Amino acid sequence: MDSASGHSDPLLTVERLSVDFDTPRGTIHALRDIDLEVPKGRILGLVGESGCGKSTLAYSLIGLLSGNARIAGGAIRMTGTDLTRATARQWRDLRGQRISMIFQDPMTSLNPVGSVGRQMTDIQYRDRIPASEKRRRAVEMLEKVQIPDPESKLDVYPHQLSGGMRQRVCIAMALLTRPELLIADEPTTALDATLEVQIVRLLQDLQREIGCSVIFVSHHLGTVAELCDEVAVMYAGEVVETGAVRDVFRTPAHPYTQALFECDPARIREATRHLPTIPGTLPDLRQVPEGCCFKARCPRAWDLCAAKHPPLYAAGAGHHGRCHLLAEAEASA
Ligand SMILES: Nc1ncnc2c1ncn2[C@@H]1O[C@H](COP(=O)(O)OP(=O)(O)OP(=O)(O)O)[C@@H](O)[C@H]1O
Repeated sequence: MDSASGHSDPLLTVERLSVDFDTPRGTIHALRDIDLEVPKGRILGLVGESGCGKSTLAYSLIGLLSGNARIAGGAIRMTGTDLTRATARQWRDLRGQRISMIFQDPMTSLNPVGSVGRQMTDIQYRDRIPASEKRRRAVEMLEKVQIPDPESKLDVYPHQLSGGMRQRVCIAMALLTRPELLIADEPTTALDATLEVQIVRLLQDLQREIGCSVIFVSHHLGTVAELCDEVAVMYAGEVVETGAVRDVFRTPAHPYTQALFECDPARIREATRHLPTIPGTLPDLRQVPEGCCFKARCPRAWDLCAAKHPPLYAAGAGHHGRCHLLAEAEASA
């Protein structure tokens, strides 16, 4: 397999994963032959335009794909187990215990009619410890996510909290079971810029403390540059570039990544809420084009790009790009 991160000891390895969605208007090939390594104890950013498959990949890794989704091929390996073959029962054991997720909208994971304390103790149902100890752990975790007066917050309901506080509760719940992998799917999109910075810092601190791996899905290049160690750039259901954040941001290898950065007015540092648009549109994923899927929008495309689908070529140590230009560069080096 093409190494996606260059790390020898990944927590989770995605091998040639393909996911289809069956719809009345045809089959959408949303993910095609995804190869990715999630390094142990590090933060991997997943970036790309809306519709490129970030959420589909994230949901595949926690077994929460929608009913019309089908894993069309490949494997997701985590310590010897292929998660694509996990039974509903195995998923129940994995979820919340080894793999947790925080969503864009905190209300996706919070029960509106349950108090914060109730939800935070319920999530510890596997632990054979007294209820008082579960409450103590909940308070400790609320303290960690910097919720003021945590003891009193156990009795409140989600609607009594602000958006930022709700997301902190979700982070606290997701980390309460000390998972090995935390998937954060655009967790700051619904928050204003100041809160976004606070939440990102918090995630960074907690990740260091707990030592879990994190997959951080984001539209926001600046946040990824600040928070993540590694990055995978997705386009039209494929991973088109992977590597250490410093390498990919300094010397993007794929014309799509270059275009993303070029039309980002913030150019890494300043806060932007959404990726600016690149001329053209994503291809129709019901009829995936031959050759390179970015060719119609690529200023550097030539004949080969229409004829041959590019594999992931090395662009440097632990840095890969799915572009024929890299093979040309290699050949002339
Ligand atoms: N349940 C579904 N049924 C049919 N098609 C779907 C479904 N979920 C996603 N898709 C399609 O799969 C493709 C990938 O979507 P996905 O939501 O994973 O992209 P994304 O990069 O996460 O986008 P965003 O940033 O807007 O969340 C898109 O073409 C989308 O329309």
